[in-house]
Amino acid sequence: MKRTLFRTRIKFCGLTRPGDVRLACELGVDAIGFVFAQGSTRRLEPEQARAMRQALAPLVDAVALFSDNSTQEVRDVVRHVRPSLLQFHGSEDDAFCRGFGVPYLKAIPLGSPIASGHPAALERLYPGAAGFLFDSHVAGGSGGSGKVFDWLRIPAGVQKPFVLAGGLDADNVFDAILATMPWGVDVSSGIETAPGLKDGDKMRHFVEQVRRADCHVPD
Ligand SMILES: O=C(O)c1ccccc1N[C@@H]1O[C@H](COP(=O)(O)O)[C@@H](O)[C@H]1O
Repeated sequence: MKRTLFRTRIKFCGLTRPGDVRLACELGVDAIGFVFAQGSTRRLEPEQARAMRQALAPLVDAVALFSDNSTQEVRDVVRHVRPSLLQFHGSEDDAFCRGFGVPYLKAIPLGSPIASGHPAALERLYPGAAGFLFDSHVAGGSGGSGKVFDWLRIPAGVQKPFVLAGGLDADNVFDAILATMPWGVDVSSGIETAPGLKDGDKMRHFVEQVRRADCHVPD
């Protein structure tokens, strides 16, 4: 999507403590992600996430992240947590992703050479997606690795909004935004001291760097 850089949306993902949620909201983050992918060190049970959701300030979205979870697992999360957006990282197809009556983002793995798909093909595969999330995992692999991918791999001319993810932190997010002009950025490892445990200073610095990019006027 060609656009003028104006305000890059920020999503913090993989939070596991209500205090981190409250601080993220105070910092002006747009969305908080709760992870339900099996095997993730940041995984929450629906009941835990429901409690975390109550720490969300108004006008901040709750995003539920899945990776090849069962239909029943997704339904349980939708019922308990009431997310405003779903994020799918596995091999889910469009019919599955839109089967829950909640808008969704489809994560696209750009971590392997085979991932360089044509944007039109991507949009044909996921006509129901609200947008895409480009991440550094390889097809069939998991996310949240803290690895950066080559931003030049992002398919040019994607019409839907896209979120940039994969190894972002306060040191690289400024360059990442200027290089890719994403609708939003998503970070997990880059604001942590350990998986699931967010760090206040890292969160604040990350937001500062996104705001700096948004204010940047090219020469
Ligand atoms: O965070 C996880 O544990 C996770 C598990 C399975 C799929 C995705 C996961 N996280 C998402 O991966 C990207 C990149 O994260 P990072 O910043 O590189 O750590 C992001 O969308 C996370 O939410």
